[in-house]
Amino acid sequence: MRFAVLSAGSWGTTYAAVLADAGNDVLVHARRPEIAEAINTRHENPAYLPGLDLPHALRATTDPARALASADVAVISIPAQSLRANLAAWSPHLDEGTAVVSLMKGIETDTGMRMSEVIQEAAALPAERIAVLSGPNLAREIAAKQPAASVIASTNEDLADTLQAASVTPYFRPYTNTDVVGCELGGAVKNVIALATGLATGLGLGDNATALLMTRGLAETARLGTVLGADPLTFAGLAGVGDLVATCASPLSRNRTFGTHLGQGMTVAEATAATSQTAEGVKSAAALLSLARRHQVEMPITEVVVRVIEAELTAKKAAELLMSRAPKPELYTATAS
Ligand SMILES: NC(=O)c1ccc[n+]([C@@H]2O[C@H](COP(=O)([O-])OP(=O)(O)OC[C@H]3O[C@@H](n4cnc5c(N)ncnc54)[C@H](O)[C@@H]3O)[C@@H](O)[C@H]2O)c1
Ligand SMILES: O=P(O)(O)OC[C@H](O)CO
Repeated sequence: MRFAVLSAGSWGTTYAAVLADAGNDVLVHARRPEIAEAINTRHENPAYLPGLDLPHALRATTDPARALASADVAVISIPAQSLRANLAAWSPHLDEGTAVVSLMKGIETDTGMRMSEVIQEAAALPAERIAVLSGPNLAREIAAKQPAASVIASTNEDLADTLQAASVTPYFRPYTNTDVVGCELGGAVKNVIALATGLATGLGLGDNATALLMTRGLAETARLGTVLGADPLTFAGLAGVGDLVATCASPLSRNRTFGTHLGQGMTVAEATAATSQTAEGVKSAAALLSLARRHQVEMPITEVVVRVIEAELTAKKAAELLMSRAPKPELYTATAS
């Protein structure tokens, strides 16, 4: 199959390499000519995956129209908040039958929309031409061909099956799912929970605190997801607990690292300056909290993360607030606190 991958950041380049290793014809769009040149000639992406060899068959271009020409599938991997504007420029170059796959794990701040919803609206595409890929997928590990699994979700089972077959390699094992809402929410909320576990790590708190945040973070993910129509079982899968574990526990996670910087006393501006790649949770947290409030869902961890990002709370005060909440049963209904 012919894939266009937009763009050549850490995850876009890595998934492009997976697709090339799986035998597809893959053309990556890189905004910077020096990155396109390095992929084409040195088979490396020095800006995002330094020191890792890319498949020689992988090719790059700085021209998005060229990347999209005659593509069976367009794969999009850019910061969530830039998706709508980029789709305005890219959509005219999408062929009538081209399917679109989102690799992004974020929520649009102005609208509270998931990435597949933004694609549907901004590119005027029906849901059956859209899929999302999510799961415990730290790019650098996969680019180094370490084993990983993922989930390809679409309401169109044929599309999910086709993408699954096109993405299998000895080191990458994709599953399929029809629960697009659950897979996208799992990916977006785990970034916020990873910010929280980073805050705890930065404060010098222990592994019990990390486990507490991950587990109760999963509870609030499932509360919101269920209200929005997700299958609660999705959160027990790779795009739920799987991604939560990988992101909250790994020093490779940009979200966790960002939270650690804040926990150690950096301001948001300082942590942003120290982060050269996308930490989606920083912007998506407030959008998720608004979505939760709109649906009367309580998300206490997300709420304190938002208040820390907005410099309303210190990390230490956030931890104290969470620990002083009223005691309650562990299992409670979707929306009640
Ligand atoms: N890196 C990972 O391990 C990983 C894994 C799974 C999912 N994701 C998700 O994939 C998405 C992309 O993340 P990433 O890790 O590749 O980020 P990155 O920071 O490594 O790369 C971002 C890419 O987007 C481009 N870009 C930046 N601003 C842009 C703009 N305004 N318009 C167009 N292009 C722009 C950059 O040039 C770069 O190619 C995020 O939603 C992230 O949550 C990342
Ligand atoms: O580096 P992060 O925090 O964006 O996480 C990367 C992936 O989403 C992990 O699955």
